[in-house]
Amino acid sequence: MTIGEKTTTNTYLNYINGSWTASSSGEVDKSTNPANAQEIVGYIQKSTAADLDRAVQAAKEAQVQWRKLSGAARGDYLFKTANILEARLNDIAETMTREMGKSLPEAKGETARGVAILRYYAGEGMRKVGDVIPSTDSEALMFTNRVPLGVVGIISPWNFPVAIPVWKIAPALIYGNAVVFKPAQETAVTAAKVIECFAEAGLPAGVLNMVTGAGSVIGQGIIDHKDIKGISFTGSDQVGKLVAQGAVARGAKYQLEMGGKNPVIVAEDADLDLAVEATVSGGLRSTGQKCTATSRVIVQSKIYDLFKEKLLAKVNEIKVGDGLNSDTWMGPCASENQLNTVLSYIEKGKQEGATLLAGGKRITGGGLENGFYVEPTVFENVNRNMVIAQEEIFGPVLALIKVDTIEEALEVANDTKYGLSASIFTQNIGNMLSFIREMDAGLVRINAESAGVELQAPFGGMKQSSSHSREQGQAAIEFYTSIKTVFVKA
Ligand SMILES: NC(=O)C1=CN([C@@H]2O[C@H](COP(=O)(O)OP(=O)(O)OC[C@H]3O[C@@H](n4cnc5c(N)ncnc54)[C@H](OP(=O)(O)O)[C@@H]3O)[C@@H](O)[C@H]2O)C=CC1
Ligand SMILES: O=C(O)CCC(=O)C(=O)O
Repeated sequence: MTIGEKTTTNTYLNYINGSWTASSSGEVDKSTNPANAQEIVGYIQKSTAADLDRAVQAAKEAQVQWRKLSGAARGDYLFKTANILEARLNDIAETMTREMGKSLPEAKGETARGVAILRYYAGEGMRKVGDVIPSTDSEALMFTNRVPLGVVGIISPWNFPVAIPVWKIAPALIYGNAVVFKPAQETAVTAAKVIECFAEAGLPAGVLNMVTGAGSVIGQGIIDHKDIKGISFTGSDQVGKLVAQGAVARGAKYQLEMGGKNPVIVAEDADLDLAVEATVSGGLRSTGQKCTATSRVIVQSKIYDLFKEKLLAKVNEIKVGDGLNSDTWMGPCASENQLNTVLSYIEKGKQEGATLLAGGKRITGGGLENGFYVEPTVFENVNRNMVIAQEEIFGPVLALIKVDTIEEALEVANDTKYGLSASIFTQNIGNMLSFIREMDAGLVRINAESAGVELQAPFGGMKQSSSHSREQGQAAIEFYTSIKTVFVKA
């Protein structure tokens, strides 16, 4: 530890077979605050393949009894976990803000969403799992049932440290699977606090295990482990491809949620104030670090100048700072790496000839020198082939693209490898219908921002944004179970 680092920290352990356990490596990583890199939020285990193996063995053994419980009994554990998470909401949200930087109201909202997700899937334990299908044999009964996969591996990113783990773990458990969870190392303290809620709810030992450590060791270990029958992953498209290739190679099921390059189309008949509000919120909340964040703003030429003027006025009002401060609207990037990635995309935009209208620089003044802050940034004169119009930046950067018609807007909107979410602002029913029909995205939103996922609805992308599967809502059953078709004759 270097002089000047705060030392008010705890060490967080792995959770394996119902016990909090140190890694066999004897090593820890530190998790620091991106608002002030000198502040250590906690120490987390730097685990080994042997730790992972113990967790998988514990999960495999525990799953045998867990799957035999009724759905209602499994649901009771999730209801209890929800109540505990709700009671600890303020502490967990504050930890999230300190660990990855999003503003405290956003962190509280996300933690409350975690509570709601747990309650939703707790109820799912009482809902139907199959259908009766008429057999061609009039004396037989034919129906479908659902069976769990077995042990599932969950690999999550740092940008939603509560909601994403919970929306993967809760359905995995309710449908009778046991879980080995590897959170992003960046937000492993928040993850440990979430797992404490499950532990305190009395979940049987081994049903849920958490192993922290490097993606290249624990994440790759999950990909390769023969006893892990399904892998759910959210993160970069590079790692997502590794998950897919590794899973296919050994016949495991997999599910991927990866990037987005989400457009908002602003039609000439749009309510411009609403469109500006949604572009700012959709693009810059959470410092642009959402896979559903708006990054391309495609505006019809007739209202382009007025929209731009209103947008810049709003962007220039944004207060950037430590997410724990009540007047902060936008926190820092989640890490130094993330900051550097964002700054390099901004440089690339300038080199390629886009015009910088706002922001563009790291912020180091006003007490922010120890954090990873970047100005909210807006480019114009962006051509659809530029890198900043094609690649996911995962930062507070908006690219304005001027078009003449809605047809052209849709063509530009679809012109990336991604297809996660998309919005249009218009009053015209014809525009709305064209957008719903022609926009290649898993989530299309009319007169609402591109970010805004509801836990009871299917979520996932088209093209290279996902593995073409869906998470959340009742769609989760498709990944976490296999269908068994049953034919019975007396
Ligand atoms: N779709 C989304 O929601 C997200 C997209 N991203 C995109 O990805 C970019 C990079 O972010 P980054 O955090 O590096 O994303 P990663 O894809 O590297 O991380 C996501 C998760 O995968 C783990 N991981 C890393 N390497 C491997 C591996 N070889 N095998 C298995 N698991 C692995 C990570 O572990 P570890 O803790 O060691 O990093 C983490 O738990 C961002 O800039 C953004 O563009 C990032 C996060 C979320
Ligand atoms: O917008 C949301 O709420 C979810 C976004 C998401 O899944 C992600 O950023 O990884």
